[in-house]
Amino acid sequence: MPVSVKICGLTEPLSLHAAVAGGARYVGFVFYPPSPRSIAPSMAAELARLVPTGVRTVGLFVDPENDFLEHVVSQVPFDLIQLHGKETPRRIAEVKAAFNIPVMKAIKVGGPEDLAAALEAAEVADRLLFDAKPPAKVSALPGGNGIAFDWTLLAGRSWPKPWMLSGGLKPENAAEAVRTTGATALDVSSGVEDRPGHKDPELIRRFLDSVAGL
Ligand SMILES: O=C(O)c1ccccc1NCC(=O)[C@H](O)[C@H](O)COP(=O)(O)O
Repeated sequence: MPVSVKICGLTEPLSLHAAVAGGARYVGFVFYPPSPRSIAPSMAAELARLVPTGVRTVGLFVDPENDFLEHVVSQVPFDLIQLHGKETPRRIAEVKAAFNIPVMKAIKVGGPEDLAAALEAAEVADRLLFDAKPPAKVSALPGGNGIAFDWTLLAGRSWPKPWMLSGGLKPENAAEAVRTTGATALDVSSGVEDRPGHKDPELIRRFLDSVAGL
């Protein structure tokens, strides 16, 4: 099965074009003000207009209130909402019911003990996203930190919902990540940036090329 790629944290047309031209199947926009990739809903709406049919738009939120979701969702058409905070299964179900948009829940993995949360989330979420647990320091973002977890934790496992692998992926390790985990979908952000929050079209192209033949 060909590997689908999500390029997350897009903020400008040039990198969006690079993602689409290179074959990305998902493009993600971050609505989390502390992030260097955070984007205004109006700008995300402009970018979403450039996304062709067949490429899915993803809105990334961290423990969002319904009012904030409403504010963004009323401006930007999403195929998927990504919840990247501490949302419980109950909250995931609430978001799905309130906005009628499929939800992908991020599972933060530091060790084997963290994988039980995936099974709980899968009871309500439409998709799972395995990401590295953020570092303990206070300033760390809940995701998009460019760090990988032990991929062998996912080797040979299966999950009740479609899933993506993320965390510290880059052009140099994406193929190995696929071989180790069996992932059929990858999500990358900082691994295709030349500085925090700024996507590099050439790195996007190289990332997509690195998994194109798998
Ligand atoms: O990207 C951010 O700034 C961010 C902020 C808050 C929560 C999640 C965030 N990013 C998540 C992602 O972009 C990806 O889903 C994933 O974590 C990959 O990140 P990276 O390791 O940088 O490739």
